[in-house]
Parts: sequence; structure tokens; C-alpha cells
Amino acid sequence: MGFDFHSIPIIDVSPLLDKCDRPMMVEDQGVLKVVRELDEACRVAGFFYVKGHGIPDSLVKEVKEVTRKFFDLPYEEKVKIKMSPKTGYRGYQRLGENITLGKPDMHEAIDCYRPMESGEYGSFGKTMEGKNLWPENPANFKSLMEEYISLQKELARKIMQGIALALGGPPETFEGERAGNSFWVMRIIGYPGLAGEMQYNDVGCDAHTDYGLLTLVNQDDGIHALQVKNRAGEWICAVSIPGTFVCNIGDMLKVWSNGLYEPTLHRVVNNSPKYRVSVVFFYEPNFDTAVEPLDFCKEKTSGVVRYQRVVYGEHLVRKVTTNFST
Ligand SMILES: N=C(N)NCCCC[C@H](N)C(=O)O
Ligand SMILES: O=C(O)CCC(=O)C(=O)O
Ligand SMILES: [Fe+2]
Repeated sequence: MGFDFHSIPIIDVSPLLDKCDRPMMVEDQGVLKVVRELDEACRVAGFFYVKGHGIPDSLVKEVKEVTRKFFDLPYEEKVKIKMSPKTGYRGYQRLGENITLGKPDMHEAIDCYRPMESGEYGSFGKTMEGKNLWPENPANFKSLMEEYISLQKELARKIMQGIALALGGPPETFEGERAGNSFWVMRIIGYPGLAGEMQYNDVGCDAHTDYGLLTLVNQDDGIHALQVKNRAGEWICAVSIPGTFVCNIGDMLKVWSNGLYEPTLHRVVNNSPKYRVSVVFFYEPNFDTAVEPLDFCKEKTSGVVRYQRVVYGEHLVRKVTTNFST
């Protein structure tokens, strides 16, 4: 590994999206170019921007606008949809409630998960059971977010076909029993800006990796706050680029790929005077999927098993139940 990254590559995924789900996709030159770019980005940075993603710019902007309006409401209004263990960890968390590296993060958020019926995964799923909690204000919040979720899910599924090819496997590797019923997560997040005399803000969200497969970040325009750690230990800024999503890979892809692709530490520091919003979609494995190195990945690593089997839902529950101060 004689190279390191100082910027994050931009990948136009439109050729992949056009040809996805078709048997001939693996012979298409446009698809193969995207696949090579995904492979390079996943090996070197664990992060990339996607453009040409096909999600209307108006919707991408609107979800951030309603997010800003929600966080602008008084605390009493926001706490009506308070997150707790009883709500399956769904709902609103105030500033400082999320803990990373043992310290409170300076962000507030609404956490959403794929809805889970009671008893759907027996006692193993109990912690995450529930429906999402949506605010009454802004009135169109729920419908916008649900439309956005369905488009993000489809986009992420297609990018995962490209990543499957990049790893040398069949495009449908992450469909069906692996991630065909993704236990997706969405975090709707707000980070206060610098106030008054303050020169440096507290950390908005401290260094972590994401838990699942693929994360798509819809970040605020004009504020550069998301930072990504390269192998030399330098923090590289994932500047906001209008029309793109910042994508990064999660812990479960590390296990499935047997370490060919590894997630990258990242954090958020909002040193701008402006309140920053982001809407982050996490495309994850099925809740009950046992994740273990894929045969075609093990072959590329001389058969050595680098990571042990982990059930995604157990990994998630371990994280979620230790993430909060209350
Ligand atoms: N689902 C994700 N990735 N959430 C990230 C939240 C912030 C990191 C978390 N407190 C932690 O320590 O993992
Ligand atoms: O707000 C951001 O830009 C990224 C947030 C993040 O890393 C996370 O929620 O996992
Ligand atoms: Fe993250």
C-alpha cells in the first residue's frame, strides 16, 4: 500500500444505473469503467462521491429544507417524538445525547430504521422493534422523507451491484438473503454552528466507522465539516459538492470482502457560523444475516480468514444500546 489519498474521488454512476439488473451489464464498457472506479475508491479511500445518481435535485434540497425547519422548532415541540428504548431507538435525540468515543456529540438528530413488526425476528429483534416517529411539523416531513428513502434504497442497491462486481463476484451478491431486505437506517442530523466568541466548535460527531454496507450522505451546501482520516492519520475534508452524495463503506463490507475493502474513520466538525444539516442514509444487510467472508474474496486473500462471522442485527444492537447517554 504505497499510496494514500488526499482527496475523495468523484464517480459518475449513471452508466451503472442504466444497465443494472440486466444480464448483459457485466459486458458493458460504461459499467466496467464505473466498476473499476468503485474498486479503486473502496480500496484506497473507503469514500467516494456519486454524481449522475438520478435523484431529483429538488427532492435532495427539500429534505434538507424540512430538516432545517424541524430543528428550528422549540425543544418542547421536537421532544414530542423523543427517542427511547421503548420506541425501538427511533425518534428525536437532543444535542449531546449521542455518545462517540465516550464523549457527547454536538448534534441533534431524528433516527429512523426500517419498520419492524413485533415478533418479526423473535426475541433477537426486540430492541429495534417499532415504527418510525415523524413530526407533525413541517406537515410534509414524513411524505418527503419516505419518498427519499425509497429512492436512496434503490440507488444504494444498484451501487452495491457495482461493488459486488468490483470485488470480483456476481452483481446480485448483496441481494436476497444478504441485503435484499435491507435493515436500512436514516439519520436526519443538525449540527450547531460557531456561536459568539467561540473560535472552534466541539466535535459534531466524533471519529467512527459506519456499521453496515454503504452510506449515502446528503450534506448541506457550502459548509465543509465532514472529515475523513487517511492512512497517514491526516484528516481530509469531504467538501460539499452540490449534486453529489458522499458515499462510504461500512463494517459489514469489511467482513464480507475479508478486508479487501475497509471502512474509513470519519468525523464531523462544524466550524462555520451556520447551522449544518445532513440527511444520511445507511444501506445495511438484512437484520438476521450472518456476515462472513465471501468465498471469492477469500480466494483473493490466499484463503486466510481475516474476519469472523457476525450477525448484522447483533452488531447493530451492540452499537445502538451503547450510543446514548440516557
Ligand atoms: N449509524 C451510524 N453510523 N451512526 C453514527 C452515529 C455516531 C457514532 C456513534 N455514536 C458510534 O459511536 O458509533
Ligand atoms: O453529517 C455527516 O456529514 C456525516 C454523519 C455521519 O458520519 C453519521 O451519522 O454516521
Ligand atoms: Fe458516519
